[in-house]
Order: sequence, then C-alpha cells, then structure tokens
Amino acid sequence: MGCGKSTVGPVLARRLGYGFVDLDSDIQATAGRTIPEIFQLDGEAAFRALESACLARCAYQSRLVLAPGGGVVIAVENRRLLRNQFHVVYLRACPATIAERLRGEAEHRPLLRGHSLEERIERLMTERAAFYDEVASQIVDVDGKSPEAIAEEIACGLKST
Ligand SMILES: Nc1ncnc2c1ncn2[C@@H]1O[C@H](COP(=O)(O)OP(=O)(O)OP(=O)(O)O)[C@@H](O)[C@H]1O
Ligand SMILES: O=C(O)C1=C[C@@H](O)[C@@H](O)[C@H](O)C1
Ligand SMILES: [Mg+2]
Repeated sequence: MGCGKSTVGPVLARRLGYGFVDLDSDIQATAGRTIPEIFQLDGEAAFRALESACLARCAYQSRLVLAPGGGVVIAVENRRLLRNQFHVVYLRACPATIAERLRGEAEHRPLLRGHSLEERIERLMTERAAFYDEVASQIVDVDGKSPEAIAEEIACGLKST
C-alpha cells in the first residue's frame, strides 16, 4: 500500500505502449461506490470478492500493465492468477517512506484509519511479506527513486525474462 503502483503503472504502460488498468478504479467503477464506501457499507469481505472478480477479468488480457491494491495478494486464488498470468513486480519500500507518502492520504485507505500510521503499515507489510515474495517475478527497491527510474528498472527486468 502506497509503494507507488498507481503512480509508476501509467509511466511504465506509456513506455511499453501497453494499456493500463488501476484495479482500485476498476473496483470503484464496478461497484458504483468509492473504496471507503464499500468497506463501510458492505465490509472488507465484499471488497475482497469484488477485487478478485475484477482481477480475474484482467488476467487474460495481453499488453496490459495492472496496478492492483496491496491487499490483492491475500486471497489464494488471486496469488495463483498473479503467478500464472503476470510478470509481477514487487515495489518494495520501507515503512517510513510509505508513512511519509500516505500521511495526507490515509483517509482514502480504510485499513490505515484510526491507527498509528507507521505501526499499521509495518504490521500490514509483515503480514503480507511472504505473499509478496510468493508472487513476485521481480523485486524493485523504490526508496528515493523517481517513478521514471522505477519504470526503467522494471522495463529492463521485463527484457531479461
Ligand atoms: N517514486 C515515488 N516518489 C515519490 N512519491 C511517490 C512515488 N511513487 C508514488 N508516490 C506518491 O506516494 C503516494 C502513494 O502512491 P500510489 O497511490 O501510487 O501507491 P499504490 O502503491 O498505488 O497504493 P495502493 O496499494 O494503496 O493502491 C502518492 O501520493 C504518490 O504521488
Ligand atoms: O492494501 C490494501 O489492502 C488496500 C489497498 C488499497 O489500494 C485498496 O485496494 C484498499 O484500500 C485495500
Ligand atoms: Mg494504487
């Protein structure tokens, strides 16, 4: 969450001449609600079901850069799809970088509300680290790098696969 998928994704897609889908935007368009509304009115389980359905819809499109939310790795069926259908890039950032970036944006991310921001981020990263390692085809450390530099690193990784 907050490592830059939605920011780097469009830069990478332009560079490759691919289409771009932000899975959170797709989920919101499908539900006709914002993500905080889905969490508040329908609950996290309903959000995760929508997330899985939207991921499955994208999974067989070619020439696509997809920026999912950081929680997409929680469901085992999503991890299977990610491993089998995508070149998955784990944008790895330290919790302090993410907290700094999301300080003004936490209200848009229901899982970060009402907690000490850095602590909550650290907890989520610890809970999910094994899942990210399980699905990643490439890991890019993003601290201190521009979106363009990160996109360049990913493009180089893609060429060498
Ligand atoms: N390389 C970067 N350098 C500086 N700021 C960045 C960088 N990448 C993203 N940001 C900023 O960090 C914030 C979070 O980025 P972004 O929304 O792209 O994260 P995300 O990985 O898509 O998060 P989520 O998992 O919640 O969808 C935004 O304010 C964005 O402008
Ligand atoms: O990391 C997560 O679980 C989430 C990240 C966001 O992009 C959204 O998908 C939602 O707020 C959940
Ligand atoms: Mg995003």
